Amino acid sequence: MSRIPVLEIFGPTIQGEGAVIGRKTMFVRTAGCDYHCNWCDSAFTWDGSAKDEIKQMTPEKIWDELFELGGNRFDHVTISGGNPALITAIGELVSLLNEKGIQTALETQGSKWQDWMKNIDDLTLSPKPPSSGMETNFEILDSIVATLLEVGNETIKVVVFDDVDFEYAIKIRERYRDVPFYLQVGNDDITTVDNDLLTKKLLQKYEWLINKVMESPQMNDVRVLPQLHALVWGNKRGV
Ligand SMILES: C[S@@+](CC[C@H](N)C(=O)[O-])C[C@H]1O[C@@H](n2cnc3c(N)ncnc32)[C@H](O)[C@@H]1O
Ligand SMILES: Nc1nc2[nH]cc(C(=O)O)c2c(=O)[nH]1
Ligand code: SF4
Ligand SMILES: [Mg+2]
Repeated sequence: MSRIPVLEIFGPTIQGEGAVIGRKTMFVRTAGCDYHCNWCDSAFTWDGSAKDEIKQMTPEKIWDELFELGGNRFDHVTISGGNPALITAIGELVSLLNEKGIQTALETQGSKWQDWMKNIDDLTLSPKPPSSGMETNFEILDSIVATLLEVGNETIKVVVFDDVDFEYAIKIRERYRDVPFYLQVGNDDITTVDNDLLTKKLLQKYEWLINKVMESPQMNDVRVLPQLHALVWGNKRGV
């Protein structure tokens, strides 16, 4: 049986980001990433700090754990990471969830293709702006976007920390005109436990990003969002 490296299974909670923000969902977070973004809020998935917590799980075992946590109180599972698109065996998990009548979402940066991505209901592609320190491979991203446009399950979400990131977001918006587009506030304090201070800073950054969008003729048919879970629970893991 195929195994999937899993770091966290949690929920029910709300999807805090992007197109299905606010939707009740469970999370499965896989280990490993082909990127190492400067500001990654889930760096424990790839920096070795949580390597002892990684469990090699079969899709059935993941389902058992989801059911144990969520019982009949969920009908949607979000697969995030790390980069779940590194893992071929996720395809079997997606099929199993579909059989159980559960809807699925995927969070990925769009650097790798897997055929099972066609079977995801809500697929977020989140190409990384310059502040991340990563370089977008546009050949790969173009091909993923084109394939998923035929399926109709994708949205694009760009995290913005500064003016240079905003220019990158405009470039992405113009390159992929037909894909619903989301801008997300960057959290530049991913370690603080002072939630009041964090909320204040994130809302200020949100207002800054809103103003950038309001002033930009290239950013009309777009949505601007904060990370809702960060406003509610701060930097806490597993929510
Ligand atoms: C942790 S990543 C995992 C999935 C995949 N590797 C990706 O980046 O899309 C999930 C989402 O969180 C976003 N994210 C990560 N760190 C962030 C931060 N400090 N502030 C805002 N969003 C962040 C990513 O851009 C991505 O959209
Ligand atoms: N509530 C909640 N919403 C999220 N949306 C994307 C997340 C992620 O880490 O991929 C995330 C997360 O970790 N928690
Ligand atoms: S691609 Fe996603 S998981 Fe990987 S380092 Fe960047 S934000 Fe973190
Ligand atoms: Mg997160």
